Amino acid sequence: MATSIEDILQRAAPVLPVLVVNHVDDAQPLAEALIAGGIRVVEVTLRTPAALDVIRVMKDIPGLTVGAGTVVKPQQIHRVADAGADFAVSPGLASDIMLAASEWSLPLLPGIATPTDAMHALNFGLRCCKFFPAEAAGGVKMLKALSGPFPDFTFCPTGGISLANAPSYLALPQVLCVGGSWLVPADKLAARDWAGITELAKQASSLG
Ligand SMILES: O=C(O)C(=O)C[C@H](O)[C@H](O)COP(=O)(O)O
Repeated sequence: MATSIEDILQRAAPVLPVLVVNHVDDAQPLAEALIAGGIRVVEVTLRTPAALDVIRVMKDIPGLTVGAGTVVKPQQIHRVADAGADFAVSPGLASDIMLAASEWSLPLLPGIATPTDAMHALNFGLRCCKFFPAEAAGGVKMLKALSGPFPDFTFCPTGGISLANAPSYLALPQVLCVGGSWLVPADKLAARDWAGITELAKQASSLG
């Protein structure tokens, strides 16, 4: 799916769930539980051996846009593109990953946390980034400060975001959506508590 990362984040709004899935058998029911709660875009982190298979299952679910998260090496770009990911998310900003994503025409959401990072992103023509780790890197105050020198940047703040603090980020015009793992807690996923996950997704979706 060749579309811009801005379009993908706008589709995700208000919340992009960050998923850590250990069992490929959970991919379909988890996606369905999230869709029932109003979620349209997910980020499957490459933190588990099952992640690429989870992406392969989820990308065939109608109405769901699937990203690959925790991309930390350039070689992972072709693996996630091969698995059918619609976009890739990286916790930081690395030239080799940005080049690989551009070679594979894969929309990329790189993480930035400082003005220097924003300048590197600009050099690559990128103006839409993850703000990571949002809370630890200065939260809403830092995002507002970054928007002074970089007024046309847009963000998906991620890292320490919860139902409680999400509204303060979503109120900023430069925030397209927020990301977070709180919608799919490890204990609810382990218990295959699909109804509980739908409930958390509904609460998150209603932030928009
Ligand atoms: O794995 C990645 O690609 C990351 O960059 C980090 C994740 O987005 C955050 O770890 C999610 O943060 P929490 O919502 O606080 O759990």
